[in-house]
Amino acid sequence: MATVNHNLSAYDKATIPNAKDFRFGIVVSEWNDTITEGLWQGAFDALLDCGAIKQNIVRWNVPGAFELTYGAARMSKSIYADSGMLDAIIVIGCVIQGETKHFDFVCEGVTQGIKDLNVKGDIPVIFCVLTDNTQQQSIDRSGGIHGNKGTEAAIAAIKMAALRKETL
Ligand SMILES: Nc1c(NC[C@H](O)[C@H](O)[C@H](O)CO)[nH]c(=O)[nH]c1=O
Ligand SMILES: CC(=O)[C@@H](O)COP(=O)(O)O
Repeated sequence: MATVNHNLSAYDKATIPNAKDFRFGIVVSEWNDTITEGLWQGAFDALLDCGAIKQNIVRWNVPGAFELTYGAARMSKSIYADSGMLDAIIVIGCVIQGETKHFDFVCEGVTQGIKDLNVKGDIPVIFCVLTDNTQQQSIDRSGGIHGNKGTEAAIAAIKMAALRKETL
């Protein structure tokens, strides 16, 4: 189902575990920050709406989407992880097609990097990275007509944190 047929901000709290006992890390890319700040707000608001405690949400910034993998990897090994505190990580980025093939390599790099963290690591890393053809598509998906992918990512993070807890 394409995003145009599914609002990214739609969720039913009755189907989502309460997030009050979970701790979340969020790594935010500074590239296209007008978009990534919108994604951050969507994720932050949804986590709180589903019971997360503000003090249990830690945010780090990185320069661009390509650095999200390193940021998430370091965060998973950070002081928050030493005491087994992090339950899920969300990486937030926005990659918009330019004139060259660089878009392809950035998107592939961050996709494969986050996939590898999920395969090799113990903490679920949620992929909240827009890979759009135009800025308007990014606007539409970060709080615009198609909702907010940050909201979608927050719900995924809660569900994956619950799955991890159930399978420890
Ligand atoms: N063009 C975009 C980039 N490019 C920068 C890379 O992500 C990376 O920071 C650089 O190559 C240095 O390693 N990043 C985005 O997040 N979005 C873009 O549209
Ligand atoms: C995704 C990118 O790196 C891209 O926005 C850079 O633009 P360009 O391909 O015109 O150099």
